[in-house]
Amino acid sequence: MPRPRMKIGIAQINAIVGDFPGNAKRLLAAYRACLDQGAELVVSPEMSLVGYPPRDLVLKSAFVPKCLQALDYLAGEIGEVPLLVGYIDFNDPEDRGQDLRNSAAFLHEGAVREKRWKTLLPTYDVFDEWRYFEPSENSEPIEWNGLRLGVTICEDIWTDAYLLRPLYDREPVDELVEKGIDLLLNLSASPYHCGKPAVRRKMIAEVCDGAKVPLVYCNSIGANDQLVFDGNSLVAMPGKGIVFEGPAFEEATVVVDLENTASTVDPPACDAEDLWKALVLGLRDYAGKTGFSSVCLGLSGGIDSALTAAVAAEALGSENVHGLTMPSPYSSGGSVVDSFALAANLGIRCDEIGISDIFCEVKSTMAPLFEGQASDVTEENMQARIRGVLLMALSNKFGHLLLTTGNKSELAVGYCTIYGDMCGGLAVISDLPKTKVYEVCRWLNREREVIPWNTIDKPPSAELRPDQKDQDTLPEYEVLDAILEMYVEKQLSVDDIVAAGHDETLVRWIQRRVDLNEWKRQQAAPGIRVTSKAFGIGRRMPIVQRFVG
Ligand SMILES: Nc1ncnc2c1ncn2[C@@H]1O[C@H](COP(=O)(O)OP(=O)(O)OC[C@H]2O[C@@H]([n+]3cccc(C(=O)O)c3)[C@H](O)[C@@H]2O)[C@@H](O)[C@H]1O
Ligand SMILES: Nc1ncnc2c1ncn2[C@@H]1O[C@H](COP(=O)(O)OP(=O)(O)OP(=O)(O)O)[C@@H](O)[C@H]1O
Ligand SMILES: NC(=O)CC[C@H](N)C(=O)O
Repeated sequence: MPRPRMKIGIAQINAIVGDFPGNAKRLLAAYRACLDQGAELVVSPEMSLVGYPPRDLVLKSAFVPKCLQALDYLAGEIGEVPLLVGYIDFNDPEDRGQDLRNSAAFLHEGAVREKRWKTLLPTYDVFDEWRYFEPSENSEPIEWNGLRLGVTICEDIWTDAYLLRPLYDREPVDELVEKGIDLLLNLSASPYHCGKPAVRRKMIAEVCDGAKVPLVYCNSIGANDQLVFDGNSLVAMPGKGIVFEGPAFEEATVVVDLENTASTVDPPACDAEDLWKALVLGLRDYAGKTGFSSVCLGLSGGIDSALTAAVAAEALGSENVHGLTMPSPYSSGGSVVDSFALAANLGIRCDEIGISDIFCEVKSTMAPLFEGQASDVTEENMQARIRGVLLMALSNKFGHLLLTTGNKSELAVGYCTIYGDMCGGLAVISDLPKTKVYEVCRWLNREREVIPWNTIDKPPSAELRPDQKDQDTLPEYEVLDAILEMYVEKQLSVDDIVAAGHDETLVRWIQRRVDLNEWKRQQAAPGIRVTSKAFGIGRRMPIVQRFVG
């Protein structure tokens, strides 16, 4: 088989779900930038014209017709250098099954020349493609310019070893290789989680070696709802491994000369910098794509609100972040001092509004009803809810998006107040375990103090009653996070976790708290997914259930 000697353009674009005219413009700009760099063929991500994942929008009667209209427009703009674009098409009405196909179109000289469908439809974790699409029945190479191109869409190249999913009975790559191809192309929308870029590199190098042809993998970038796409597009050559890696967490148009490539070095498995960039992109795109230019949040002097504020300042600019520090009778002096120190480090606005008077007022208003009752969690939650009222007032008055600051560890066990500190539109670090919160903050402080060291060093506390510490109620975060990783991310049973060396009483307590607090999480603001199993769309648990295992 002759080796393709060509320059391939990779259009790593940030599409917005359902914005057909905007996505067509983004594609054209990237296509032209690739032409300027000498590309002879340009590849874009899965559903690059649609934005991924469009979910039930695809069921609206006007959705796919509008997509096809945009595809025709785009085709009209394409010249002698072809563009591979991801879109959604109708299934043949004669065919049984779903009405739609997850598709790739080969646009060339003003027209849609070829169409291909996705074969392997991921339906697990955050993916739900069987709900909408009919899989391709066969994989045919596209012939162009004396070459046979094997066009695949995301999951089509994923092999069993890398996925927790049912085995598929067909492997499109094997089928294409059997039919004879010179080049394997993959249009992808592969969301980020900690460690995923390294997994993709390994798998793509293996698939390329197996297929014995170059593999060009173009991934999406940008965040849509809870998912962050990291880009990191790849090119692999048989026997050489990965020879090119696109930028992470930013749009890019790059041209790779398949004749002139060198192997690249593997990045670390999961580092704090990746997590930071994912959170920044997640917040920037959520705000930008929903029309917010500014955010507000409560600053407690603690580490969670500090990291959330730092992410916001990086994503939207310091001038667009407004913090409120709201001491109650139980707040430490440090809560105010550390909040102002953080605000100074980040260059964000911070105002102090004490809540002691309102708290007294609420308590005395309820006193006739609460007579004879001891003070308990009710009064703790009142403070969190008063803060929620004030923060939502700030949000309403100035049009800020209110950020909630809870981390994954506390959301897992329900250590947070519904309609209180859970108030808000986006939960920035809700998929970041507390131990990772510390890791990212230490990384942020590697050159200068961004997060006040006092915030990092003091014992975590909700400060809702005298001398309260998180560890009065919760185990040490190292232990809690280790157990949560096994229970939530790996979905192991209590017995398995105990067998791994953890205390049975503690494991049972955590399991019960996680299960009981499903109701709280289903009312929580959407979060930004950065682990392999986040609460939200990829973990659909019943609230009412009695399974213990
Ligand atoms: N299955 C279910 N479906 C629907 N509602 C359900 C429910 N189970 C309880 N509920 C309701 O939930 C209420 C209890 O929930 P909620 O009011 O949130 O309160 P709760 O979970 O009892 O207490 C919150 C805890 O979080 C701590 N906290 C608060 C704020 C911040 C932090 C921090 O460190 O960041 C920690 C606080 O110290 C306290 O220990 C009950 O009164 C009941 O009405
Ligand atoms: N004194 C306060 N002033 C302003 N906001 C507060 C205050 N106390 C709590 N909050 C808000 O409520 C959130 C929950 O805070 P809390 O201190 O109860 O728990 P935490 O999980 O330790 O968070 P943090 O590490 O940010 O303190 C904070 O992140 C902050 O947004
Ligand atoms: N869009 C897709 O097909 C994504 C599935 C793929 N396994 C991934 O996570 O990258």
